[in-house]
Amino acid sequence: MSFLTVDHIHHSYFNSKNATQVLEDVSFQIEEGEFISILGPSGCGKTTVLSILAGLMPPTEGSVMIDGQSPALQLSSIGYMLQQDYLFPWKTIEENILLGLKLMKRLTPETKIQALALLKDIGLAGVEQQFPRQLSGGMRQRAALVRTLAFNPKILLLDEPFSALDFQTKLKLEDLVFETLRNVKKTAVLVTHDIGEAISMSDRILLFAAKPGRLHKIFKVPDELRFIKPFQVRSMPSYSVLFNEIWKELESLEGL
Ligand SMILES: Nc1ncnc2c1ncn2[C@@H]1O[C@H](COP(=O)(O)OP(=O)(O)OP(=O)(O)O)[C@@H](O)[C@H]1O
Repeated sequence: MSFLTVDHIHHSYFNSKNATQVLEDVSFQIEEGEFISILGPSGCGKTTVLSILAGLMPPTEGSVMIDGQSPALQLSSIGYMLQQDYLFPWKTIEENILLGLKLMKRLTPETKIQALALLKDIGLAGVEQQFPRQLSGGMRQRAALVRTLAFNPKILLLDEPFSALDFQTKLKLEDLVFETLRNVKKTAVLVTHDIGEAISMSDRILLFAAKPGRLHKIFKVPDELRFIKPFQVRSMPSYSVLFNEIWKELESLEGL
């Protein structure tokens, strides 16, 4: 059995008058330690899939199992990171990154040392006593990542975490996040609009189509791209080949 199984899920949003079907018969599996990206046109249901994986809402039909359990029963084992960092402005970076541990009653001298070591590994040593407003956008996103990883989630769900950053910061952060997740051997699912980001960070890419949202095609990233830093991946010949393949597929879906 796979680490994560999405089994024939359908999803509709309901209001008082009607139902809108957003996902139709989506199934896929993810193995432990895999990095998966979800790409697709706007409105194809990427964020909806991630919210269902996070256990924030059940699918209308079908089921999701993570490590043998429904996500709703293990919310504290699932890390969720969004475009906005959601750090509390009135708390220091140290207080922010320890908050999750505190709320889950898992703050011990040992987990505190681990969280502060992670902050150092991600290049943020020295900012512990600063407030979020004193940090750049890229630094805040790094702090948000540390806060998410600090409680050692089984899986990390990333919803366009780099899209609000300038291009250079984004490239640097892709490298850092890639290295950090590889070191801690974390399973991750990334939602992105950026084909380059998906190829350079992932083991596999799930391409979704819209109206209704469905899984259109799965691309396997060639092995020679999987174990080098995302920035380096972008200059490899097989990167361009896969980029063009995905681009053409997206064009056909969006009718551009
Ligand atoms: N809470 C909601 N109630 C009703 N409709 C919703 C709700 N959330 C999303 N939708 C609709 O569901 C569809 C899929 O939305 P979703 O945000 O999952 O797509 P997405 O692929 O992540 O989009 P984008 O790339 O633009 O962020 C869209 O048509 C959206 O308008």
